[in-house]
Amino acid sequence: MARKALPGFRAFVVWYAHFNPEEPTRMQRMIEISSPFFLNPDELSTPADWATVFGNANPLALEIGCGIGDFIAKTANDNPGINYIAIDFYNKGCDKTCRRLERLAIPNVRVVRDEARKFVVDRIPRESLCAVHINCPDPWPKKRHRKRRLVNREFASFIRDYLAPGGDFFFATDFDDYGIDVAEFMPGVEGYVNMLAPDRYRHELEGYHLSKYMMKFMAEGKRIYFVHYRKSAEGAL
Ligand SMILES: C[S@@+](CC[C@H](N)C(=O)[O-])C[C@H]1O[C@@H](n2cnc3c(N)ncnc32)[C@H](O)[C@@H]1O
Repeated sequence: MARKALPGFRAFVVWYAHFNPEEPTRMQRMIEISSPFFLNPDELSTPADWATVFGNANPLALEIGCGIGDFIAKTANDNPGINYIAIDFYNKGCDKTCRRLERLAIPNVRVVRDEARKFVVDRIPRESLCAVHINCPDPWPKKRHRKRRLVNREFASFIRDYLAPGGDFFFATDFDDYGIDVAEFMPGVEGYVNMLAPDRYRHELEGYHLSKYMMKFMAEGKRIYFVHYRKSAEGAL
């Protein structure tokens, strides 16, 4: 006889599917996103055939936590020879990113609604990314919540395996403690070269576009911590 799922577990699954990471106390309204820029990760192969998705074999870059897509739109527009994947599990943000790309007719971006680490493992070929951008990820400021932060030593090693040799890892945050933490552990992560040496971080990064959150925090008088590392040949698998 088939076992029925417990009602409590079913409720949890429904709650989780609507969880809004930006405002954890509020549910996120799931909206149907219909756009030529939007990809359903379940329809991609493992790993995905990105040359077929984009219709060319240009290098591939990833933005994790694209928000409303302002950074990726500007960055992709500057680099038409790079294919960008913009990922976020914030539903409305993915929709806004798609609308922005449609409005600006930027062909070299695809938007995915998914959890970034799961998506990378399932859909990104190892050693394939020419860049990873992570801008103002959720800071989890409470000490007991810090283990939930996306970027830590373990994540830096994990994502290195998906960067091609010479691929760039960019991290930016407004949160002092997060910025200093990443700047301090990165030199100890094997297989990377610090592109800002002798500095471990900077508060300005020439040529790097500012995201919505960076601008919001700067308007509040906060400083942004930029960290930029590059995967070395020794970091190759
Ligand atoms: C504070 S917002 C910043 C948005 C944008 N990067 C900016 O700077 O304006 C952080 C975003 O990262 C997304 N995010 C955080 N962790 C994520 C993960 N593991 N997978 C996918 N998206 C994530 C959140 O949903 C949220 O939209």
